[in-house]
Amino acid sequence: MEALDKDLRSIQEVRNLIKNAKEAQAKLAEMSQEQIDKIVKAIADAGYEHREKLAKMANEETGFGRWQDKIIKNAFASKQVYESMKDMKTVGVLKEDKVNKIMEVAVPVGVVAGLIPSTNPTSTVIYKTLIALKTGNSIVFSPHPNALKSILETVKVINEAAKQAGCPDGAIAVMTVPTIQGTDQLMKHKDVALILATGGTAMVKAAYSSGTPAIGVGPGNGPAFIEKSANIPLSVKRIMDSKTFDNGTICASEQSVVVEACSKDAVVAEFKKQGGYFLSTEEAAQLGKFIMRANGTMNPQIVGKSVDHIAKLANLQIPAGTRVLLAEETRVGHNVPYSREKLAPILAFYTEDSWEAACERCIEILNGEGAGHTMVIHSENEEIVRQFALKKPVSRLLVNTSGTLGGIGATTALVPALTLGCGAVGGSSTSDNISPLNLMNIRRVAYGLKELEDLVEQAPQTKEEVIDPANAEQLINMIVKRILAEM
Ligand SMILES: CC(=O)SCCNC(=O)CCNC(=O)[C@H](O)C(C)(C)COP(=O)(O)OP(=O)(O)OC[C@H]1O[C@@H](n2cnc3c(N)ncnc32)[C@H](O)[C@@H]1OP(=O)(O)O
Repeated sequence: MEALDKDLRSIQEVRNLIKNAKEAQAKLAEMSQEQIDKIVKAIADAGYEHREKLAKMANEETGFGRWQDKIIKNAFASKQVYESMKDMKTVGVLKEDKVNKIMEVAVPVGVVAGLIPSTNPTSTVIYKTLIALKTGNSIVFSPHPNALKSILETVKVINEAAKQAGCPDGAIAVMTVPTIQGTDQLMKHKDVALILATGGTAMVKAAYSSGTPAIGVGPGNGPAFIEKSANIPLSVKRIMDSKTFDNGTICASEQSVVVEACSKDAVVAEFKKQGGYFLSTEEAAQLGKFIMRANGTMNPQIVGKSVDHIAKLANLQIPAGTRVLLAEETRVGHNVPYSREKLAPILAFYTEDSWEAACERCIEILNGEGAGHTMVIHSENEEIVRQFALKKPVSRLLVNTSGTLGGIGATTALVPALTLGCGAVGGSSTSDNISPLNLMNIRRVAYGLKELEDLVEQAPQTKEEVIDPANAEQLINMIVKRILAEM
């Protein structure tokens, strides 16, 4: 009875939020680029100003990650995302081609539904608000229930700043009673134009099957291949930094390491030197039981947890100073937990005979889980990088950088984003790092350049000109006739 009451309240709340968001969006659609940019800047500034408080709240509430890294994520989601879009034209006429007589006009999509994960709650709210508002859309958030408080606080902080900068009431809204039924209502509502879904696989699937256009992010599971020409100490450092950043909660983070047999010893030694601990077969089996839940999904008990916490959970004795746990693996599959996505400082370690075999292994891992997402290669051999780029089922092939920070565009020139499209192979409508450009439609105003007669003129004019291409004599006669006519 209580649950039913909660569902009803949630559904009622969502309907009101959407109604207000729709009205607010109509006002946003009337605003100039300057007015919109002023609101967007205020949101970015507020997110940046409150980055530490929000990072601590998210960490405390969810138990995921490290607040120190969440500060960096909030700074990235506000400052770096803002910088990437601040000069972007997103209102009114975008382009005018006087020669071809075509003009492009920005059209906001309308009300956006934003699903927020528990792994990156505050940063994802700041980021999604920025990209939605920049294109004159309003946004209604469905928070992951386990990160509700920090999501509500983030919305409050940015909403206040946005309103002071002229943002209409209701343009940035959040469900305070998140239930599955309420979220379902949000996703299926006729006045919601688009869903931006980041979160667990089930939620993303629900978004895709709602009937509303959706941009979702499938699971990551990116391998990192250390090719033999790579700078091994630097490659290992980048992987360690990436895998320990916020205790591995970002979906572009590395999930396995692949090496060639000839460089295995050097790579293993370097991992050990930098705080990697290789689990024995028994230890790996012991920890393996905690990686997935009985239903085959990632176990929140290990997600975003420190190595010490995970070792205690699995009753493992590990050396002090350990930063990442590694398990040697030779198999890939749904029932092989180390070959799956583990948003925690745990890595699978594969050894292959050649770079070609490593290439095939990476494809196998990605086809098992994470197709369309991201992978990393460390190599100084341009030719091998090119071969990798041609073959891998990923939307981002990162080279000589960290998966986590490279994938989101913090250490690469990719578009700064916390929602990473996985392309058709990953069930997503786009392979982009999602930016304002994915949240607006373009109305093309096209002037007529030709009349029907102009089209007819291009067709063969006389009967004798319709020739059989195989008939060389006929072709030569026709060309001679034309030349004589022109003399
Ligand atoms: C760029 C990036 O890095 S984005 C990274 C985003 N990726 C992820 O978040 C990884 C995928 N996430 C997950 O696998 C999981 O969320 C975990 C493992 C992190 C956490 O697991 P859990 O705490 O059990 O949360 P889970 O997502 O499964 O949801 C718990 C419950 O909340 C519900 N829920 C989740 N989101 C919402 C929502 N927006 N509204 C309403 N209910 C929700 C779920 O349906 C589930 O309900 P149930 O218990 O009745 O089945």
